[in-house]
Amino acid sequence: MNLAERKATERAAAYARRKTAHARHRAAASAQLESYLRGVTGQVIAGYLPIRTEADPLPAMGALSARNRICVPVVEGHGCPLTFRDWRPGCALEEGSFKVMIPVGGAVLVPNVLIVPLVAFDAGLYRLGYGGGFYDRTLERLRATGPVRAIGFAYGDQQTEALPLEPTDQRLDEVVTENGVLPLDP
Ligand SMILES: Nc1nc2c(c(=O)[nH]1)N(C=O)[C@@H](CNc1ccc(C(=O)N[C@@H](CCC(=O)O)C(=O)O)cc1)CN2
Ligand SMILES: Nc1ncnc2c1ncn2[C@@H]1O[C@H](COP(=O)(O)OP(=O)(O)OP(=O)(O)O)[C@@H](O)[C@H]1O
Repeated sequence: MNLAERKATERAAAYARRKTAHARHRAAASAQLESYLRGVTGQVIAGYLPIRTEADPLPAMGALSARNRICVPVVEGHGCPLTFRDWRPGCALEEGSFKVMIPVGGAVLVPNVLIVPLVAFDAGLYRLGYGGGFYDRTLERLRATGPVRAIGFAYGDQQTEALPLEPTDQRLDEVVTENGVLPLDP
């Protein structure tokens, strides 16, 4: 199996585990993220508007919006990094690429903290998404300009053995699940 096929195999298996976990642990995962980020102030934080069975960051985004700017990703095109639009609880939304909702006419922001959706992650804090390479390109670009904290958000069952890696895969700084945070506190 070549690398793309191995990634596709991992993606399919983790996607099925995510679906089961989402039905059981959705509220616990959302609460864990909210509590972990309580106390963060003055940052530009990228969340996301969840699709399918992604862990739901909306409770955390709502709480953080009192003391931070919050934004969500917009697909500009194939092979392009994501951009991010200003988001507030209850703001008007429209459908963007891949059926993901995006804010109507929100200002473009550059986040320094990102809550990153994923399909699979490993103990080395590498991730697999839907296969567009969007977050890889985005983190590469943001990290070239300054410090960025990329927080994967997932269910514990989305963890897998070491993922097949490519030079373009960007590592996460942390992963939050319903069970806690990786890497474990020293
Ligand atoms: N909630 C959320 N928003 C997000 C992302 C995300 O992963 N989750 N993105 C992160 O990049 C961007 C959207 N990217 C996406 C890329 C692919 C597919 C998708 O459904 N892919 C199909 C294959 C589609 C095709 O080949 O045409 C699939 O997985 O079946 C969805 C979103 C921006 N917003
Ligand atoms: N910075 C980059 N420059 C060029 N190609 C890239 C870059 N990042 C990723 N790619 C390519 O994009 C394709 C998809 O990458 P990958 O399978 O890692 O996506 P993913 O992590 O699942 O998706 P996403 O980041 O959108 O959630 C691969 O062919 C990869 O080589």
